[in-house]
Amino acid sequence: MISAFTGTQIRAAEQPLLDAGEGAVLMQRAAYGLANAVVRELRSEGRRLYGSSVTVLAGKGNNGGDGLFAAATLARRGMRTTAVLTAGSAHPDALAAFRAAGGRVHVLDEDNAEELAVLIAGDDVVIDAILGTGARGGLRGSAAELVAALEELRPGLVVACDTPSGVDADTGEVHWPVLTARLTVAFGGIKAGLMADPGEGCAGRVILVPIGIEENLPAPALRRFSAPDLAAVLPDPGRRAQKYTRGVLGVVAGSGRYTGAAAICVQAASAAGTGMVRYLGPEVVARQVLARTPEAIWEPAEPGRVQAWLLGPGLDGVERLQRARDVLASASSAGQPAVVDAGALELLPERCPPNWILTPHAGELAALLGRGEVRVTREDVESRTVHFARLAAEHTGAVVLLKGATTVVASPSGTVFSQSDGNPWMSTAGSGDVLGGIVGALAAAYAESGLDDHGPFAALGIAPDERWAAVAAVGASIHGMAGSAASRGGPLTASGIARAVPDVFRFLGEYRAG
Ligand SMILES: NC(=O)C1=CN([C@@H]2O[C@H](COP(=O)(O)OP(=O)(O)OC[C@H]3O[C@@H](n4cnc5c(N)ncnc54)[C@H](OP(=O)(O)O)[C@@H]3O)[C@@H](O)[C@H]2O)[C@@H](O)CC1
Ligand SMILES: [K+]
Repeated sequence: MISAFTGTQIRAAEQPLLDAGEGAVLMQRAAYGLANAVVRELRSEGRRLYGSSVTVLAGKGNNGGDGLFAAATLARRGMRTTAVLTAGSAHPDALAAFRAAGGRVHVLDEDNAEELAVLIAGDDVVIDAILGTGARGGLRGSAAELVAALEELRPGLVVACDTPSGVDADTGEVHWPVLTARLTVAFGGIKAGLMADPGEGCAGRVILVPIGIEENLPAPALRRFSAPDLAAVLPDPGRRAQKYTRGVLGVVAGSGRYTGAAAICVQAASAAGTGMVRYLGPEVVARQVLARTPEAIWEPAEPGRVQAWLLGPGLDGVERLQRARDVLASASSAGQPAVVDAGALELLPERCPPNWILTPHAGELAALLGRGEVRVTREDVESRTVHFARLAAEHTGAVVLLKGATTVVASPSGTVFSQSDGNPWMSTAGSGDVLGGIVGALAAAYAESGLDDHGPFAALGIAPDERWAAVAAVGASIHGMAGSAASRGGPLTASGIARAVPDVFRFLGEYRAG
């Protein structure tokens, strides 16, 4: 699993080493890692180090110190180096080392921000070392002016030191302006704010440089499944499998007005390896569902046994909503997992069972929180995704999967997962219905096979009360990967995402085999 930590957690892990007088050593390791990352990045672009230019934007704290020491190393390796001191002063030893290595120094003041921005934009590399984990809020005054001007000028390779300045390391909240990085080099642990929107959008690729504090780190604030983790947990039918042991999903979706949503989510559930889908809905919709997925079973009356439910995509009309309400009530008393999306989110009881997975987008999450008297807008949710997903999980008692470029999943126990495997082409009609189908299929499979302490989630160190959130995160990741496979850099349709799902399973299966 990829782990991420809050700035506070990282600082606490550093403290014993600082107390032991190791602060300078930690900074040297960080700076060395940063310099090496810049070198690798330039070389990967086929560029020579010698004669290339780099400017470090250095704040007055240790983040600036890291940047200045790294730039000193780059100067010694033949790069033309400049430092812009954004706060007048800088880490004394680092600045001395930078000067000794031949670096040029400018001091940012009230009058020269525009001029310096133009100068810096011509450089091959810009290192953003203004603010790190010691930041309170975002850039201010001339530093904000400089960064805003530079962002407009689209500078060369921007490398963020530990975190892009202005991104809250704990939450991913962004205080604009921020210099969007192509690469962020994180020290000791990846900051949670680099794995949540909107912060992740400013960080580019994130790499981790160990500095020797890792043993002191507590349980991560946020985790992410990587491909090997997904391969390890994906349901494996096994030799004696039959359709009922693979998990049966009941789907309450679609209406006379929105027939496509039902067809797409059933198609996706089927593609994600569910043993069987039972569709509960009117005949007019069922015809479309079956035309696309003839393997599904239409249940006009009382349905046969299911292991999990998916409710909500395209749901509309008084009668349909009442049906969904009844199914939710029976799922609750039977202890069945339910994936609740779109129209069905309005039907939730005040407290949900912990094996229910809600899949709102930001607007739906704002509405959901509004029911609990938390007045927020869609924009508020988008600017503090982890915070509000967590709050909704706490209020409802269910797992909350907040859809977005980075999908955040919060469990009622407080654990957070985040996945970012998709691409912007996936913001298309029906994409959310595919996600519902995939998560529903996984919920049915895991409900049947169990999420006990002998299973693959436990082997990854995921605690019992975090496992349904983990299931949702796995679903989000498969959805993103299928979207990337379907897009390959171009437009896609929701049906195309669903069709690509088996390929993702195959890819991950090969991972497991090899
Ligand atoms: N600890 C360690 O041993 C190691 C730490 N490492 C590195 O140190 C970084 C943390 O360093 P840090 O604690 O010095 O804070 P940093 O992020 O540089 O803050 C800058 C200073 O600016 C100020 N300031 C705050 N907000 C502001 C704002 N909005 N606008 C303007 N100014 C603002 C505030 O000073 P104040 O205003 O409180 O006087 C603060 O002191 C960490 O990210 C990593 O890169 C690594 O080298 C490994 C070893
Ligand atoms: K920074």
